[in-house]
Amino acid sequence: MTSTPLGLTVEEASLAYQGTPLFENLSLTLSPSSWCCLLGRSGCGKSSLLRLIAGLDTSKGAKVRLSDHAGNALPAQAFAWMAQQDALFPWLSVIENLLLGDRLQGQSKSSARRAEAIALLETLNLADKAEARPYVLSGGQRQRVALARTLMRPSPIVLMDEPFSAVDAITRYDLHQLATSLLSDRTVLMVTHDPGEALHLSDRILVLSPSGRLAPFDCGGPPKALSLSQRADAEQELITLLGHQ
Ligand SMILES: Nc1ncnc2c1ncn2[C@@H]1O[C@H](COP(=O)(O)OP(=O)(O)OP(=O)(O)O)[C@@H](O)[C@H]1O
Repeated sequence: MTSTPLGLTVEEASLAYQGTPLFENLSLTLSPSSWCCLLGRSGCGKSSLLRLIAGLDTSKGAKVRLSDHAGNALPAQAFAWMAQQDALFPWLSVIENLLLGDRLQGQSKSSARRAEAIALLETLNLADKAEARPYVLSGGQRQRVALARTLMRPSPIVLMDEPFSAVDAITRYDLHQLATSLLSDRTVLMVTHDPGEALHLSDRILVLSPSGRLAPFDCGGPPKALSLSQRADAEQELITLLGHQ
């Protein structure tokens, strides 16, 4: 269940901790159903920017203006969130974790939503784990459940903070394939440390510098459309760029 694709415009994003600015007046625009990765050196403020957009930072030094591609204000329900830690509730089964968002929003139990959750678990090869508690799952399986829970939200905009960094390389590759197909109608803004991952998944890459500047990384077209050799060159360029920041 998804709603109409929406773009995202972020304007005047500013954040200060204890009076010291982390970034000021940043802006970015994402077109509907596109995937943008945000890269930058450790500590430059990537997660903070994502949390600000998600409405998770309401501190005194936090300011941002958000709208969709048509200039309309975006309600909180427009955003879904997925992070590095799966944050599954250990006392709930997998399927209960998937349906928790409905319960928290006061929706009564629905067999249609349960069927939707089961179908999603089947797609993610987890149908036999529906009644299991998260602790019996592997890290990769838990991250797939976290992806399923994100997908259960009909939110058109998905904010992801290093969602695949805690799993091994093969599981990460599988998650990339699944996420690419299952999120194809969503607008995704994803923080990653991994230039290769960013080039593999993105329509666009943005780089946040330690001085708080946000700039597009230009590799001559959508990164995910590059050939393997072009991608290898672009990856080297990105690593060099990040290394000099
Ligand atoms: N709630 C907070 N209060 C005070 N300082 C904070 C808070 N959250 C983050 N910071 C500081 O803001 C800076 C940016 O943190 P942030 O987590 O956004 O960086 P990042 O680019 O995502 O880093 P990494 O790549 O290592 O995850 C860091 O110096 C961090 O210590």
